[in-house]
Amino acid sequence: MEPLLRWAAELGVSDSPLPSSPSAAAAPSSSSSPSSCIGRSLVVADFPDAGGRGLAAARDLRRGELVLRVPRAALLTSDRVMADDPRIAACIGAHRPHLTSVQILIVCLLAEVGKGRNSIWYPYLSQLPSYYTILVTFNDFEVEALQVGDAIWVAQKANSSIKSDWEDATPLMKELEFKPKLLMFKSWLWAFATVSSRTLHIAWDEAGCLCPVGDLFNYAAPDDTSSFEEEDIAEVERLTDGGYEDSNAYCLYARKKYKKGEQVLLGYGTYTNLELLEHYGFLLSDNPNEKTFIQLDVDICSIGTWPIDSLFIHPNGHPSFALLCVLRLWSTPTNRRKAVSHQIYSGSMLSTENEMEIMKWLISKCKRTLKQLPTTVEYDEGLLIFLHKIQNSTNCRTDVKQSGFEQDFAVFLRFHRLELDCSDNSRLPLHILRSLERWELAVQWRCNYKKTLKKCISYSESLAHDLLLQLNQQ
Ligand SMILES: C[S@@+](CC[C@H](N)C(=O)[O-])C[C@H]1O[C@@H](n2cnc3c(N)ncnc32)[C@H](O)[C@@H]1O
Repeated sequence: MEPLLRWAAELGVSDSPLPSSPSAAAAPSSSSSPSSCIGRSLVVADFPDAGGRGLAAARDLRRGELVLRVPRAALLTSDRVMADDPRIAACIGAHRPHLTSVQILIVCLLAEVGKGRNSIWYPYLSQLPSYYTILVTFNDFEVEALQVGDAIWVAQKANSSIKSDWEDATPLMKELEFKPKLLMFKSWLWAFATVSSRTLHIAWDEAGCLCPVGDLFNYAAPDDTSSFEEEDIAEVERLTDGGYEDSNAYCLYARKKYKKGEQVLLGYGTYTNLELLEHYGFLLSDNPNEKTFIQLDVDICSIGTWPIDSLFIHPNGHPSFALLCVLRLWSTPTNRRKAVSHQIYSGSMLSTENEMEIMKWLISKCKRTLKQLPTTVEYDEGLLIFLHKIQNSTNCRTDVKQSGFEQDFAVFLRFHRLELDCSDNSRLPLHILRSLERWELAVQWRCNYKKTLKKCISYSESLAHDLLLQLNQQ
């Protein structure tokens, strides 16, 4: 990590609260030579339960404070790679009409990787993760483990789209005389995952930019601003996490107060867990932006003007406003729909009977959906404990035997063409450990999905009960 931080300091990356020049960028204890670009506001630290490697506050930070400035010279963008290398620019220029900006950035990234130590980005590239867990890296077994049709479809669609992107870009990469290893789909997948999970937005390139050091911030779901204290709001200079500014630099800000040592987090956006998994390779057990979708018949979806992605269940089990409205309208006789539409659109309940019917429908829909899935929440929770344990196990065979998940594990090993006995008393091979990590993510996702449906059942049952009491009192 030190070579990266030194290299970045030389390029003017700085966490100094004061305006900086490349020569001023140094750790607090260092002499005049810039040994690190951070140390004043941020330090690199490990957060095993919240993203692994990340950035911690080096001192107490105020909300809205500038915590990192990355000048344009340090950003890895397609235009920068092409400006530095006319041969790459010429080849890409000829293929540009057939390629997306993301494909071009991937080719530029792989071209730099191919230069090895001769790449000016070498200190940055050598610190990038060697593997990722985004959805397109999931094999068939791991995709199946998602269990829910919609999620499986998202994974399969992402996979076929990345394959065709790679095929389309291969003639260009051959023209650039990439080494055979860099021409492989595996390399494309790695570069795609790097771009997907690490780029920051810039106005002049849809693919975004790779931002050395700035891409060490881990993610927290954007907060509800109402939770901030009033004096905080008064002293706010910035409400955003950051962006590319007129000063020709990417500037990143603290979006809340941080105590020294606390992890400083960015809000990448409001993502559901499936989207987080697709683009970033992780999910949050407590994601306020989670949306749980249930299969709705066409006659329900097509009623009214609500977009299909607004028809979901919140993490607390409550149906979304639009889903509730749609169900109220759908359960009203066709000849009465027009008459009640103003009530529907304002979000009012139509009648106790109508609301009861909706709750009963939700209960039965969620119960049927849960029944159709191959495993229960309780089973998944047990499997998660097992998967966690087995990844850290030094005695696999015994741990598998005692777990009650021998069968699941046998199917998993068979998929990988491994014998159960091969996992004797040593640790499992690396590719198996990585597959277990992705399997665990898939089980986590489906388990959260089922938990939300169960919450929806409880919520609807309790509401139906209250409505019945109301009816009886009338
Ligand atoms: C921009 S990078 C952040 C730095 C990264 N941890 C590293 O070591 O380079 C984004 C990646 O960090 C991980 N990550 C970020 N926030 C996370 C979180 N809250 N929980 C788990 N993983 C997270 C994911 O792997 C994600 O794709």
